[in-house]
Amino acid sequence: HHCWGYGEENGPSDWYKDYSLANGDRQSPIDIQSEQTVYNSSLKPIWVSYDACTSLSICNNGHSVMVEYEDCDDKTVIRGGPLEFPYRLKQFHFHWGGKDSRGSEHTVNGKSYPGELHLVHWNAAKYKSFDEAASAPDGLAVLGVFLETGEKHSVLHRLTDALYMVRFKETKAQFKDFNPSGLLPDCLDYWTYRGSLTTPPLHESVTWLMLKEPLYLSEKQMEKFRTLFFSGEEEGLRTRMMDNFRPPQPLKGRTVEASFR
Ligand SMILES: NS(=O)(=O)c1ccc(C(=O)O)c(S(=O)(=O)NCCc2ccccc2)c1
Ligand SMILES: [Zn+2]
Repeated sequence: HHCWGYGEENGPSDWYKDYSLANGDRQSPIDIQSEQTVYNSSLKPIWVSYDACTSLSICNNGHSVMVEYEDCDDKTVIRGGPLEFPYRLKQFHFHWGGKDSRGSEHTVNGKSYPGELHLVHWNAAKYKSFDEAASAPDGLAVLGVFLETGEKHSVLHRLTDALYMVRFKETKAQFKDFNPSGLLPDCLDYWTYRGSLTTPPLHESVTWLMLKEPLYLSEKQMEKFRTLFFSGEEEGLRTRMMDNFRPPQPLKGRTVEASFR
């Protein structure tokens, strides 16, 4: 069973063969055409409560690098915005390119960023488990932040300095006391729309919250993401982890709302 990936044979244009949702009506990512977005004055601000978070580990799952959180209670949640419930942080991960001209999943007026951060949350108020929420139409909320090269990011530095511990697929290391609110820009203006996971199984269960302001990191920090491998340590062919992004999908009549004018 050849697993999905981002290569020539198993990449985003092949996913529909195993995952029929790939051609669904609310797929992600999308190109955000800012002139077509609708300002909604009744959208509340996003409220992030991560201070009591318990990060557990950092891991390379062969598709991305992610940091996982303890999600057994409501100590690490996102509220507000278009959300009717608090959503619990489960993990965050990244998508990036082989060079700075590509790497993000969402694009803005056709512009790609060098990468994108996704903080994945689930609706524990309504669903008993992440797995159940992950296939429910209002089950997940992903807060997305574009990565842009610039000054070194001091909070992200602890993560980029830990990447050497998870170079290969299925490697994991302890990563405690990491509060991801330090990765968020000052301005939490966002676009929001109803979409999906951007990796198989592509469940159409995500309320997307894309921040307008990027996270700035240095070129050296960007390069550290590109030292990771898709493959396991024992595998002969070592393929560097990069270009692990799905391209924009058809909007199919959806409206993208803006929290700002
Ligand atoms: N780009 S994205 O935010 O859509 C996303 C990417 C990867 C993953 C993941 O699990 O690796 C996830 S996940 O943590 O939501 N898991 C989705 C796969 C899954 C579905 C149901 C149960 C367990 C895992 C989300
Ligand atoms: Zn993602």
